[in-house]
Amino acid sequence: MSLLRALQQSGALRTLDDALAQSLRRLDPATPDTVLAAAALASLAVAQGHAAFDPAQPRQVVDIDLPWPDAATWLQALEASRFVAVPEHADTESAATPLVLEHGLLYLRRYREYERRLASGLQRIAAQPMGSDHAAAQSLFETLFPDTHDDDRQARAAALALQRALVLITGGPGTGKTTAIARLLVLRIAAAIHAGKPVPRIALAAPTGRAAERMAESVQRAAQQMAAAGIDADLLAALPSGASTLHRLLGPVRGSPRFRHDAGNPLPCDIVVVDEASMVDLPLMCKLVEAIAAGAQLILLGDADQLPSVEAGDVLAAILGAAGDGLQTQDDEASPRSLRGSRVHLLRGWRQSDALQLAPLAEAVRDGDALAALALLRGGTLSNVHFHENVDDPLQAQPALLTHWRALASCSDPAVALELAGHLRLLTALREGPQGARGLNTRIAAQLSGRRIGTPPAWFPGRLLLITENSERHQLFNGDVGICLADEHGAPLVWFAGRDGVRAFHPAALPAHESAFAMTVHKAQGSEFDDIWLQLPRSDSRVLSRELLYTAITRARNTLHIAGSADVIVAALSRQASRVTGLGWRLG
Ligand SMILES: Nc1ncnc2c1ncn2[C@@H]1O[C@H](COP(=O)(O)OP(=O)(O)OP(=O)(O)O)[C@@H](O)[C@H]1O
Repeated sequence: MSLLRALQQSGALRTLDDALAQSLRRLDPATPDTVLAAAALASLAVAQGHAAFDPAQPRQVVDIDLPWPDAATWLQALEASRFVAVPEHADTESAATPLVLEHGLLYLRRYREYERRLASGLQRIAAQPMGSDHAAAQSLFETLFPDTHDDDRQARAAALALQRALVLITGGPGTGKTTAIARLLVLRIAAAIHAGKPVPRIALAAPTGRAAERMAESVQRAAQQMAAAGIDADLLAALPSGASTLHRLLGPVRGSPRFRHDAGNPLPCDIVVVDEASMVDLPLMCKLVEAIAAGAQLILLGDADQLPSVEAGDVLAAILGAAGDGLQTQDDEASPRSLRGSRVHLLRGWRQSDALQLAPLAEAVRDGDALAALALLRGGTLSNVHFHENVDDPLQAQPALLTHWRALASCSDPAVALELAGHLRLLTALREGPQGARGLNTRIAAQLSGRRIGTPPAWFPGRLLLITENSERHQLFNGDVGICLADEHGAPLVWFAGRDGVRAFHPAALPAHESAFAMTVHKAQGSEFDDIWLQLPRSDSRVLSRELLYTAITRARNTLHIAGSADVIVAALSRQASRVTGLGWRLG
């Protein structure tokens, strides 16, 4: 049987993937089957978060036994195809083929272009010289970072930001990334003022609305701490007071994947700081980097151990790969376009809360050490970490969940209700299935509203919902969580937090949304909650990985419950959410 036919029969391909193969066959009926199959797989690979398809590892995309061709023969067939450009053979580079074969990877042309443009954009920024105004800010540097002699990595990050236009600051939760940013921005502001230059225009941004809010709150908190430490109020006043989503920063153009700001119309900013960079996908990172003005600085913050972006990418991991481990001081030998030495990795946890003792578990999960993770979970010695072994129904096992949600309905103040709602979240690895977010939400909604399962979701008071698309018109964005409450006439209104207080919407006027009592870990990325109940599926799934578990448990601020079997935890920790990307070699 042909490979394409086998793929079709396996049910692995989406209609779109098959349509690409069929259109190539229509254009040239003599196209070899393996080329058609590879085209479909290149399309499917992007949907799975890869930038390209690797013919040497087809099972990364479709993990079943099929008559996979051997990689060398497959690559030869691809190289010979009129639909595949091979940039190494310069003569085919200019042809507008739908596919590009480069460095052993088969790309949809658009994604290869995103990757190429992103690499060259990052190198452009990395090569930019920075002004030398900072000597004047030396005494302020010493005030802000008194511990430089103790290998203070926050100080090292700030020093790097005075020297380099591209800066990467990584670290786990609470390692002081945002605090370091606030301080280094104050340094850059002071340096500009000392040099008689205009105060730098600074933009703070993150991939989701919630992550942007958290970033702005953290920067404000750091500013208050600096004020208390006697830092000049004028310097602190120049810090940005808010943060926006990356989409809003770049300026969406209705009905187009393009943004108002691009290489031809760059962002009017001297410094752009992006938090939660691990969530930024390849197309968005490419567009962001191209929109950074000549001479401007780009600072990326993130936790490299979290899940990569849902869309094509694993961009942060590839950039960090090119930048080095961030543990050494910078390498002066590197070429100016190199990213080497542009990263500082923060290690020390600064969060005060003694309530939740997460660090040893997070470390075991990050390292994929299932034995250690299980010993910690079963030992029950980590404070506020609870393991519910073999529990697969959170609603039965933890009645406090329903009690919490029930209480929301009687809140009369929407701001209080939203605040309370943010205290607890049920996280799932999967969307579908008995332990999936969708089914759990249906059951929770039925229990809270008293309606039978199967009836459409009712607008009952206390219903939590999650926006699943970006809507400029509503100023509601993917990931925003709202709560339904009754107005004075008993009619439902859905409330969302906004920059200037809460905002109400009629339920019928909302953009795409779903219930949000339970939420997948992917959707919760960028948010934090006081209490987390992480419900794992009863059996293993390809979606489970150490990055997923790490992201899930690090969403908790005070209490963490993990429910599932040891087998599923062991299987999850043996898997890494690796993505096929060529960005690493492009960045050298
Ligand atoms: N150098 C420091 N000295 C004292 N406290 C600090 C220092 N750096 C950070 N903190 C405190 O540690 C806490 C976490 O810091 P911060 O929010 O900057 O971390 P983060 O890495 O940005 O966290 P997250 O990953 O959750 O965004 C804050 O309460 C902050 O005030």
